[in-house]
Amino acid sequence: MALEAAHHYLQLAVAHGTSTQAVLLAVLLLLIIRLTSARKHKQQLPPPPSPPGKLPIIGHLHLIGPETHISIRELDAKYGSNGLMLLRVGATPTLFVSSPSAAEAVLRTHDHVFASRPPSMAADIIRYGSTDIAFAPYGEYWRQGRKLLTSHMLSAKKVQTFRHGRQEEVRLVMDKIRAAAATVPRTAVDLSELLSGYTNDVVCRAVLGPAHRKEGRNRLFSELTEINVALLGGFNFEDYFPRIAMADVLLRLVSVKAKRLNKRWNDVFDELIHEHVHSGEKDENSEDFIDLLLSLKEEYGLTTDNIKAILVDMFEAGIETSYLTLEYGMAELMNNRHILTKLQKEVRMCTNGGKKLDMIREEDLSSMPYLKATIKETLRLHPPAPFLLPHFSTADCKIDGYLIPAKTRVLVNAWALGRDPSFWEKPEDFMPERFLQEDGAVDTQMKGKDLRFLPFGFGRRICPGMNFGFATMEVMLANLMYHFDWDVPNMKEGAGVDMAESFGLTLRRKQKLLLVPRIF
Ligand code: HEM
Repeated sequence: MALEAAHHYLQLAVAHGTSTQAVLLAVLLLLIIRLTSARKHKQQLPPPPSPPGKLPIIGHLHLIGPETHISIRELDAKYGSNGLMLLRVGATPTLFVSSPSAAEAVLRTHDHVFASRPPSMAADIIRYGSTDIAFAPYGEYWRQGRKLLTSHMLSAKKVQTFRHGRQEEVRLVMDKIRAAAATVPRTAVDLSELLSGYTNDVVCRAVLGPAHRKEGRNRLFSELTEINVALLGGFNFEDYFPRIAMADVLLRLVSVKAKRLNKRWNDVFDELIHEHVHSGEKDENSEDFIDLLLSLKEEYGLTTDNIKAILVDMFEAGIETSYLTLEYGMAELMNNRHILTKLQKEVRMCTNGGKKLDMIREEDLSSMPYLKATIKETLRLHPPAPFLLPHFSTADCKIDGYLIPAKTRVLVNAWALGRDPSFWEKPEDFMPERFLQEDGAVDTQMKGKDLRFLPFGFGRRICPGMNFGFATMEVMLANLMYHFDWDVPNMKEGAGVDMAESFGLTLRRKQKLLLVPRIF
């Protein structure tokens, strides 16, 4: 009522040419009423529920166990409401999202409010002021960078142009496994090392071209990426206790580590950019990511530092995710031999008039829906980023009658969504069939439209590297199935591969995957 009266008075004042002071008074009145009513509205809405037992300084931190994805699922079952739960982790309010309807609210209905990333000092140093894509705050810079990725670097067409390189990398791994399989007595291969080396080399080749092995560059990038993940994936004190950290020596420690790491990335990027600037013209199909970024630099208004930041993303987002999925996939297949056999049968149907092929190529994969379903089932049970990347709200937002204030960190528990018994039949079982339609084709709806299956996230921040990731994983898994039979070394009756996990920014297996290959 008061608001309407103030509006009315303002209209009258303007219509009747009332004095400037009177108009100003009316505007002031309007502002005061608006502010008080906004505050009242805010006060009326409660925050999402939280568990009891919040302590001074650390908040709810003591309630979160080392396997964060599991403890959050348990806390949500007890204290959450429709998959929404607010924890205070140190000084930082963190909204945990654990149901498809809550994920829908955050990633679809109010996506524009939650599409930013929380500020992070380590990311700022390693990613040139967070001018990459993955950690860039929501805004025009991110929008342009994202367009560059989806239209040029990671488009389906560009990913296709890398297929010969991928094929070459698969062949090298197959040769190593074949050599190990030929030894007497048969010995185990370290599949973890082979698969992480493979995904590393596929990304290195895409970033810097076929000279990616020169002077051990591929190994250097593997080492640098590993340190990046450790620095950003661990518990970063300054993200949760900014005030304490500011005044503390800890901040300096993280900063020194991050700066040292940034210098190493910077030196190698300088060298590579110099080489690319001075190399001759290339045709569209043989351009690597550095060529592409240099050619689009002006169109997209990028600095050399922005280019380096985007390249860091390619290594960090592209290598570990595909490697972990391949490794978990193989481990699940070893523990579910009937699925391994079914998959081998599908892949081994591919012959040249009954004669075995020397390799499965990407063109052959279209006839392998079970292979694709196996990878999806692996991603359901073992999403490499169990909480996606952190989202961050840029305005107050109302969900389910709760108020989520601006500057809230938001973590979506994709791991829990993929195992929720209300939405999945026998959720703990490894059953690729659930991703097949009745006609046997793979269910494409599951790629992200369905908010119980979110290994790539959803909405504005959905992973732009999906095509690249699937292309990397499918051709490798097909060849592992085509050429070899597999055994677990020294396996006792009824035992299988150990699936224990360790939690960080990504979810890894604790043990290396050692398997004994037999040539088929
Ligand atoms: C199995 C493979 C992969 C999985 C499971 C995966 C998963 C994810 C997830 C969960 C996110 C965060 C989504 C969110 O914040 O809501 C993400 C973001 C991202 N991914 Fe992937 N990813 C994969 C492969 C790749 C590859 C191969 C690349 C590039 C070569 C890539 C590049 C990126 C980038 C740049 C972002 C940031 C997007 C943004 O913030 O706008 N990813 N990915």
